Amino acid sequence: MKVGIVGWRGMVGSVLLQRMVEEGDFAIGIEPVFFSTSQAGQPAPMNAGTLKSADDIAELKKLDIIITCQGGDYTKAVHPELRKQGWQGYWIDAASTLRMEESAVIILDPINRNVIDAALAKGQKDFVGGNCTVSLMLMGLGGLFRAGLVEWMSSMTYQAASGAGAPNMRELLSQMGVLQGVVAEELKNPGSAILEIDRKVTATLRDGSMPMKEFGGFPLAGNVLPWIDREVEDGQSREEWKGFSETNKILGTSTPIPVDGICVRVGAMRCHSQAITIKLNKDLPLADIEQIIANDNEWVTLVPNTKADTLAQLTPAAVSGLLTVPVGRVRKMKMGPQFVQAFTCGDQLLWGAAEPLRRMLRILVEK
Ligand SMILES: NC(=O)C1=CN([C@@H]2O[C@H](COP(=O)(O)OP(=O)(O)OC[C@H]3O[C@@H](n4cnc5c(N)ncnc54)[C@H](OP(=O)(O)O)[C@@H]3O)[C@@H](O)[C@H]2O)C=CC1
Ligand SMILES: N[C@@H](CC(=O)OP(=O)(O)O)C(=O)O
Repeated sequence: MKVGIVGWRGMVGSVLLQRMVEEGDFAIGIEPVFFSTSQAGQPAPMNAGTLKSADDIAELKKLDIIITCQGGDYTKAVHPELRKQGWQGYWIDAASTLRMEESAVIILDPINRNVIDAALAKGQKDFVGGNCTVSLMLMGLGGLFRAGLVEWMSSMTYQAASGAGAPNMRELLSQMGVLQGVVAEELKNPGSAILEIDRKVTATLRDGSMPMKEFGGFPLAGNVLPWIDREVEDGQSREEWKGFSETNKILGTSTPIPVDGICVRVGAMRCHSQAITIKLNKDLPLADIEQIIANDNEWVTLVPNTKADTLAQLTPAAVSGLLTVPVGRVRKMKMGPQFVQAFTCGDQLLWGAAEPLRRMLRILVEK
């Protein structure tokens, strides 16, 4: 199969390529053709000739499958044109543009392989990775949804800088450096007054002197930003809106399950964390709930609800670069026996972005 790879130079695309190499995906009968919007003619990776122009519809039309991590503007420009010209190939995409289209499936095969298979049987051709927060929540807690146990869920998120892009990760680190720099002298002296250190840091956070362009003029280091993406209806951010709409589309629910909460950007690098409240539709023993969570898929791990296990296993520092999705802090809440809390954390460039796309490619090639 001829597979066009677009967006491979970017952050999500690089993780995708890295994972494809790790899993031997180039050895399963695919002929990769690499594209770029800016470097056509230069050597392609994997000794795959030269880069083709990602805007060249005639070249793209020759492909059986296109997998793109180039972004929503690219999808908007190229996908409709290809379809208009009668291209019948499979389109696998990381961008949100097509997600809610009826013709598109949101792919997260450990959770919704049934939905994917049904779409393939119907001849659907557009397969789109889900929002990172939604995909990571479902990789962790999908067992409860799939067992039909969730009456509603609230997710309060702690989202890493990588979700906003590579420049944001750099800006976060630059901001950290500036904050350290303004109090470097005081930090050398363990006896210096902490309130003076705090005064200087707070003044720097407010005086506009930090690099803040990528985060829209606000500091993330030493701060939290409780709004991600644009405003939609009902006082929600678009990131929060995706929680409800994408979760239900992934699961293929006939009666939508309410999912809501506040999405917050924090100063982590590439792992999104979420504090979850679930109302179950029946009172189950905690041990059963834990088992349903832990047995759902091979990547979820249950972290015992102890301080030592939580701090060692349930943080961005512990999880970064791993495919495992730990879930911990699981307990019944004071609100009543049907209310369960949990905390989960996952690498948003792996299960949150590249991995569902990589696995969809394999499903198509191996079918
Ligand atoms: N960041 C995330 O967490 C997630 C992102 N997505 C989707 O994936 C899309 C791509 O995201 P992301 O990978 O973060 O975007 P990047 O900005 O890292 O990469 C996008 C493209 O920018 C071009 N580019 C220009 N300069 C450089 C450079 N110095 N290094 C690498 N690439 C460069 C490349 O295209 P070219 O070769 O054509 O120049 C590249 O494919 C997003 O727009 C979004 O739709 C989805 C889920 C999560
Ligand atoms: N919006 C996510 C990242 C992302 O790219 O999401 P989506 O794939 O839904 O556009 C975040 O900021 O963390």
